[in-house]
Amino acid sequence: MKWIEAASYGEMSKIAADLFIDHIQKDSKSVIGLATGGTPEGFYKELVKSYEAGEISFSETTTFNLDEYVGITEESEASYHHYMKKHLFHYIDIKPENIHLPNGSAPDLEKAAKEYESKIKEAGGIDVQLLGIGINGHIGFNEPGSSFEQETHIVELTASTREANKIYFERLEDVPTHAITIGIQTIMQAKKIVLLISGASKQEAYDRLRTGQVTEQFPASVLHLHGDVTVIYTGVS
Ligand SMILES: O=P(O)(O)OC[C@H]1O[C@](O)(CO)[C@@H](O)[C@@H]1O
Repeated sequence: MKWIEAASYGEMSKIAADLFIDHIQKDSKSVIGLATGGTPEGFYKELVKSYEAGEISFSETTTFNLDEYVGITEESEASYHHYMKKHLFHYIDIKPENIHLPNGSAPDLEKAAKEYESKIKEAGGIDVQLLGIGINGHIGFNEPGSSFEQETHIVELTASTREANKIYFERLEDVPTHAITIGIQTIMQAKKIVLLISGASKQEAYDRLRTGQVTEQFPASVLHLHGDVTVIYTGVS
């Protein structure tokens, strides 16, 4: 695992964006794994900036997002479909057919999960995967106790995750109880992984990850078993 300490949130976002930009410039057909949440907002700003400066095109790039809530529509402002349009897809030249997010509104969620996993495989797997980390160590929505062997599946969100994400909803009761997420096995099959950690609320997760102990009780710890992980962190010590 490579650890890079950034002096600020802006610097963390820029270092991470440059890694992805470099990858896409070298291989325009890259398959990129994307994350949502507060942490990568600056990262997306940097990608948009680079696109607007004419430094990069996403016209041949394919994306797969990590996760989506179950039980809210794609149009809902709290959905990750909406988040991705708002922070990235609206501004760049990516082809709509190359954008993939799990379908949390599918009538048959198990089937939707299987289909999503197949699409990733058909695309040849993920070249570079962006990750954030939950305060409880979740990656994607793989909560503590998730098996390291899982592919895309449906999860029940923990109380702490629902509490942390309630800022995106009017009331705690509105935060979905379930989500559809890429599994840890899928994440581990990505050729390269970039994990962002930002801010004091992630101190405990950062400390735990640094100890190196691998356990399903702390999902991000699985990353120690991957050969190409870069952690870019700021605001933790
Ligand atoms: O960056 P945040 O908002 O702290 O979220 C942490 C992680 O939790 C999730 O929101 C759950 O999917 C991830 O997308 C994100 O990486």
